[in-house]
Amino acid sequence: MKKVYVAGHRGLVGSATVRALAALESYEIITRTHDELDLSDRTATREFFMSQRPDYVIMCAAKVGGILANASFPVDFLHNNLAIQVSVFDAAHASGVERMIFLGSSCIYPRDCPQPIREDYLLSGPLEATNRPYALAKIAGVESCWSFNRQYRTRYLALMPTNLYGPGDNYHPDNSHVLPALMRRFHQARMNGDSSVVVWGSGGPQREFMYSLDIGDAIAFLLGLPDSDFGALTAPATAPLINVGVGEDVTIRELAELIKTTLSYEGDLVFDTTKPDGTPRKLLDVSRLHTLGWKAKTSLGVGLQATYEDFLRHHKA
Ligand SMILES: NC(=O)C1=CN([C@@H]2O[C@H](COP(=O)(O)OP(=O)(O)OC[C@H]3O[C@@H](n4cnc5c(N)ncnc54)[C@H](OP(=O)(O)O)[C@@H]3O)[C@@H](O)[C@H]2O)C=CC1
Ligand SMILES: C[C@H]1O[C@H](OP(=O)(O)OP(=O)(O)OC[C@H]2O[C@@H](n3cnc4c(=O)[nH]c(N)nc43)[C@H](O)[C@@H]2O)[C@@H](O)[C@@H](O)C1=O
Repeated sequence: MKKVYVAGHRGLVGSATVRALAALESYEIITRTHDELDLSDRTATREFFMSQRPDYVIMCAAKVGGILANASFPVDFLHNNLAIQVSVFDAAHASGVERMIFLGSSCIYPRDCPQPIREDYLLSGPLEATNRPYALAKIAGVESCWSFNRQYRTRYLALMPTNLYGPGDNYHPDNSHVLPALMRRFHQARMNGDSSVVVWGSGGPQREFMYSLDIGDAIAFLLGLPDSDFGALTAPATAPLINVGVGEDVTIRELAELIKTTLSYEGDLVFDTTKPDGTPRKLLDVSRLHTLGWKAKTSLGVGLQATYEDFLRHHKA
């Protein structure tokens, strides 16, 4: 039985990954909370890896946030992520980890990429300003996977997921991503009987949303690939990069309308154009993943309903 360390197991992606792997009953899963192990502490991280000797690592621990958090705390998004990554890559290599899956993000691609975005568009143009520090840290993570694979023949794979949402998301009013932020705002407006809800930006940007349990499933699928397939994805000759998305997107206005309907809210939308729009569009080309045999299962409508039910269980008004 392979021993898998899921870093960041209490987060949106980490919790979905543990759920997907546990259901398979073929892995021994190990976890540590942030309090138990600060992954930016290089010595402590190395000691943990050397004592636990995981076979596989899923790297879901990161400093994560929405457009405003990224713009407000650029040092945290750059330095925390770089520090965590250096520790984990160093410790994984030192302890002989067989396979690692590193989580990047679709924001690593140039701001004005052709759509849908293929893996080989990486570094083909300038980045979006609101999340450049975070994107650069994540690009360094991709480069770390590739460099270790070239220099040490490791098998480190970098996943580039689209925007994610689901049970246990961060619902902070300012620092979260758009979907949980709007879910909370529409919920509060309905509870308070407010006549309108503020949506940041113009409503025009397009985003692709994937349900977190689907990304957990995709990670379990990729981790379970036979050696020959996982080895091909991480072969030193090419960047070990794979997009994970659903293949279709919506405008922020359409998303807001969908949340409004899901929550049975009857007021108006008001667009606050003093807030940034960010990247105009970032639809991922997921043909590589489809060719391997994996597709997302959950529609946005179904995922929104399930997420709202989870929100109601955990956030009593
Ligand atoms: N959410 C999204 O829309 C997307 C996410 N991703 C990527 O997926 C990955 C997971 O994101 P997501 O699950 O949403 O993020 P979350 O913020 O939900 O989870 C991140 C987890 O990492 C932990 N963590 C952060 N810093 C440290 C540290 N120094 N030491 C130990 N643990 C730490 C956090 O613990 P604590 O809270 O206690 O600090 C938290 O449990 C990230 O790499 C992110 O970039 C990619 C695309 C989209
Ligand atoms: C996952 C991804 O997440 C971030 O990028 P982003 O996709 O731009 O993320 P976002 O979810 O915060 O915003 C999406 C769109 O939605 C609009 N919007 C409307 N109303 C609210 C609102 O209330 N909150 C937020 N956050 N956005 C809102 C907002 O103005 C923007 O046009 C990255 O920094 C990067 O780190 C990253 O990888």
